[in-house]
Amino acid sequence: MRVGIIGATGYGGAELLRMLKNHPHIEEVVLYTSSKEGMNINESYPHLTAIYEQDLKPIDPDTLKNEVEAVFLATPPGVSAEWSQTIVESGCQVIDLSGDLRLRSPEQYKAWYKREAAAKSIIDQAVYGLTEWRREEIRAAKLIANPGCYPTATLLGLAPLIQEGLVRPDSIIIDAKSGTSGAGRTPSAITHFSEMNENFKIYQINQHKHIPEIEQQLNDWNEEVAAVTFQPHLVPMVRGIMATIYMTAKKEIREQELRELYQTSYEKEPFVRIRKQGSYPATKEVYGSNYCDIGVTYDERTGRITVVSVIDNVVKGASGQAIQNLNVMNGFDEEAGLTLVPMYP
Ligand SMILES: NC(=O)C1=CN([C@@H]2O[C@H](COP(=O)(O)OP(=O)(O)OC[C@H]3O[C@@H](n4cnc5c(N)ncnc54)[C@H](OP(=O)(O)O)[C@@H]3O)[C@@H](O)[C@H]2O)C=CC1
Ligand SMILES: CC(=O)N[C@@H](CCC(=O)OP(=O)(O)O)C(=O)O
Repeated sequence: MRVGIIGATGYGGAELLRMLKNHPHIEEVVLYTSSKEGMNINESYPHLTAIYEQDLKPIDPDTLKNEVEAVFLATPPGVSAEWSQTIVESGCQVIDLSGDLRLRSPEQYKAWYKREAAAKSIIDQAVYGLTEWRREEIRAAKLIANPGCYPTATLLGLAPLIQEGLVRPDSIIIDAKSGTSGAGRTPSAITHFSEMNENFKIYQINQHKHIPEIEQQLNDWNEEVAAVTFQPHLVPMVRGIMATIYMTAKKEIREQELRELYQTSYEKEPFVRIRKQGSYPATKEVYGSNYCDIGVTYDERTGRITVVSVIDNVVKGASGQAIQNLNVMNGFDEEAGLTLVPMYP
């Protein structure tokens, strides 16, 4: 299969290139750019020297449709709203890593993203690509709205409890921490070294655009769930997300039962690992891999459940999940290109 990447010079693009190199069904990767036409990818990423030697091409849907069968859009908000309709109509599969097509309501998109939404016709075609829970829809899809990094960690961590209705729906608090690569490659005053090193910041309190994305999926699973509290933090590390999720159980539950629920829910999933009693995951334990590791516990004193869910934001939170979705859409082995052992230490 030949695939294209729009936004190859960004972090999501670089991760796609790393994983597609070892993908057994990918013959060619074509790279597209909005600003660096003719530049060799090595000029942007010297670590790819001799691995990828391609020059970046301009984005032109008329030539693109003859060059590739699927396209990853690893681009900022607004880009897929502009391009995905035309590319899908030309017969290519599209996997959009941005948030443009994740929210079903254009009004919600406008309210949270502070910009115009994509056309409703294209939003309606997009399947939310949370692979473990939407596999059947993804199999038939031509257009995927790949989940955000925080929602991926949060939703995988909450799915069994919410689907079974075991927690008080108004009690969910998601305390999320991310490394700085989540903010992309362009430096900013918030993420540059002097600001972030030896620092720990909360940001976009009660305003983060992943709040409606999380609520939308939780509500699909259980309509009792309406609003959640979600607060993101920046940690002085490059990769990794930890979502620590607190909620009140509807009734007393044994910790053993909780763990069995998670183990049963994810027993067939190659990329979700449930920790044994007393073990809680750390971000380094999934570093560079497509795993989501989850730990769960119940505090009899407070009646609250705590879930700890970790991913690598650029892999399971973006490019890894995007390739997992490509695999499902094309009937490939779901693990193709993704059998990456976490890098440790
Ligand atoms: N980083 C992460 O952990 C995650 C990122 N995402 C999402 O994935 C997308 C990509 O993220 P990331 O790779 O980190 O971002 P980066 O900022 O690192 O890269 C984005 C790339 O998009 C391209 N681009 C910029 N403007 C345009 C435009 N107008 N038209 C077409 N291409 C454009 C640029 O390449 P060029 O100039 O060559 O065109 C740039 O290299 C974003 O929507 C992000 O929110 C989702 C989950 C996690
Ligand atoms: C650390 C950091 O800045 N993270 C990004 C989330 C990355 C992501 O998933 O963004 P999209 O929803 O646009 O795809 C943020 O908080 O905006």
